[in-house]
Amino acid sequence: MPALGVNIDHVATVRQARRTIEPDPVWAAVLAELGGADGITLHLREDRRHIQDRDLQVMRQTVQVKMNLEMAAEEEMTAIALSVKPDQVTLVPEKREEITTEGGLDVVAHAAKIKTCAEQLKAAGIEVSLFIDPDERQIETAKTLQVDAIELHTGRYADAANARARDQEFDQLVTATHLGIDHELLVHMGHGLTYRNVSPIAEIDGVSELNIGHSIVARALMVGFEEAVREMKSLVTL
Ligand SMILES: CC(=O)[C@@H](O)[C@H](O)COP(=O)(O)O
Ligand SMILES: NCC(=O)COP(=O)(O)O
Repeated sequence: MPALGVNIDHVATVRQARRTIEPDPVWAAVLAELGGADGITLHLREDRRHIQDRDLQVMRQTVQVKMNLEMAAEEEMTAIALSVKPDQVTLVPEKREEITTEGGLDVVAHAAKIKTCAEQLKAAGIEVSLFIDPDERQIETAKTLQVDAIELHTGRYADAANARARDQEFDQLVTATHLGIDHELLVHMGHGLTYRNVSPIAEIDGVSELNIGHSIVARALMVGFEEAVREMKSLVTL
C-alpha cells in the first residue's frame, strides 16, 4: 500500500495567473494533510512559473508530514535545498519550453552532475530520489549514484492511446519496479496519475510512494481540497 504524496504545484498556478496572494499553496498543504496525505510535494522550477521560494520557506515551517522538493540538479537549487532542508529531494529534468515534465531525468547522460548534487544533499541528511523513465539502464545507473529512491515516470502509462498500449506501459512499470527493488532502491511513481488510472498502479507490489498533483487539484476545484485528497487516499489504499 503506497504512501500518497500530494503535489500542490498547480494551486500555485492559479495564484500566479494573477500574480496575487491566493490561493495559497500552503493552505492546500494543510488541507491535504487533513485529508490524509502522507507527504507534500512541491516543484520549485528555475522559471518559478508556479511554486515560489516563499512557498518553500513557509511550507518547511508548517508541513507536518514528509516534504518532498522536486528540483533540477543545478547549483542554485542545490543551495536552496541545503538551506531549507526538505525531507526528500526528487531530482527532475526541466526544459523552459515544456508545459509539464516530458520525460525522466537522463541519469546515464548526466551521472557526474547528479552524483555531485546527490552527495551534497545526502551529506545534509536529505533523502534523494531520481525521477526517471522505467528503463533498465536508467535504474542500474541510479543504483551506482547511491540515491535512496527512484520515482518511475508514469506519463506514458497515463497518456497511452489505447488499452493495449496502456497494458504494455503498465507491464514496463512492473518490470522496472522489480528491478529497482532488486537494486535495493525505494520505488516511487508519479506523473499523470488520475482517479481513473491510479488503482492498478497502487496495487503494484513494492511501490512505496505515489506522487499525484494535477488531478487532485482539478478535482479540488469541484469538491474541495481535503475531500479530493481523501478520495485519492481511499483509492490508493484499497
Ligand atoms: C516530475 C513531475 O512529473 C511533476 O512532479 C512535476 O512537478 C511536473 O511539473 P509541473 O508541476 O510544472 O507540471
Ligand atoms: N512527480 C509527480 C508529481 O509530483 C505529480 O505529477 P502530476 O500528478 O501533477 O502529473
